[in-house]
Amino acid sequence: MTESATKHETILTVKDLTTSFKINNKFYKAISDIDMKIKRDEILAIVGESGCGKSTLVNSIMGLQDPSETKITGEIDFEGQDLTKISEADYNKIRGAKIGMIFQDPLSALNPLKRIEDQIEEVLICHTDMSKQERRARVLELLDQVGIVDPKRTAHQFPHQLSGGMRQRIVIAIAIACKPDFIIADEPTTALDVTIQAQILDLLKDIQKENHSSIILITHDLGVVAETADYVHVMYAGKIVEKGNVDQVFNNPQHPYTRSLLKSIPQVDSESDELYVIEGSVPSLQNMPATGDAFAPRIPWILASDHEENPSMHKLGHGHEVRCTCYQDFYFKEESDT
Ligand SMILES: Nc1ncnc2c1ncn2[C@@H]1O[C@H](COP(=O)(O)OP(=O)(O)OP(=O)(O)O)[C@@H](O)[C@H]1O
Repeated sequence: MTESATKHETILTVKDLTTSFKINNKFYKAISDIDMKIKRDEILAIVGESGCGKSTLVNSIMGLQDPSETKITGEIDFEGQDLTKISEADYNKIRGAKIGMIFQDPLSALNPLKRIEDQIEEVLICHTDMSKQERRARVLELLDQVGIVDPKRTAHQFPHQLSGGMRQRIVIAIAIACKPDFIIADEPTTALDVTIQAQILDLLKDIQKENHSSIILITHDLGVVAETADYVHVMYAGKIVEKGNVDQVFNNPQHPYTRSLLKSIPQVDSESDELYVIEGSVPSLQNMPATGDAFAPRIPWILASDHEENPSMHKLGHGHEVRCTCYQDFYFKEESDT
């Protein structure tokens, strides 16, 4: 852990963040009103269905969007530095060194033409002053840390010679090579089969504990959240609609979207074979309502007057927050028939 991290209990603070994309010469908001904090030693999961803005949020934090096509307003304070104001050169010093990234598809994250050891060493060359010998030793240490059984052999191999699970372990080794305080994992297990998924999630949790780092974990899988995270932010149509710890969000969900998401998970002990389906879909950027609750069209049986015109976050105590007053009046449609 770096000295700056020990001084700042909070690693990252995002304030009133909005990211808009240029489509046909007009900017449309993909995410807005984003306020969040992540503290040292925490795993924060961001969850929501496809198109909710999860990747846009983390790509904005990492400065990965094309500035000519993207407009970002608000603050992203990382260890005392506002990332929305720094140059690309300064971002390059942070990415890989202080913030590690793990992407969904390990195959496209790795260079097919380079040996594993060279790919891991590259990040050490960029961000440390280690000697060649020290770097080679660190590569083997990292491969061992991420659970590669024969580090020496794997170090000399190319990505195509490895299984999907092993490739994701290599991507994780690259992300943690410089012991970053903060790791962003964007759907890290989506491309893997179920047993390997569990191993990779266990590995992430072990790394977080060992390195005392903070992790933002992006996923659409609530099972992954329950298994791995300490805190959860639920996103819908570019906004955080509910935040809290895992217990609050899973055992006392409030926002209609969170409740619908949880209801749509298959239950092993359920008597019914039918899965709950959230009718409708996330609005596209061009169809995002300027005011009102973006989830309202998907729960049309709830009165318009139960929604706020400009839905704001409501504090429910102990860090649990929910957007819009409609949570107070929400019920599932079939509950009205019983
Ligand atoms: N570069 C871009 N230009 C225009 N629209 C974009 C761009 N990137 C994302 N979007 C749009 O922004 C919205 C949010 O997309 P985003 O990829 O952040 O969602 P997501 O929740 O990460 O979805 P997924 O789980 O499918 O990755 C979507 O409507 C998407 O089409």
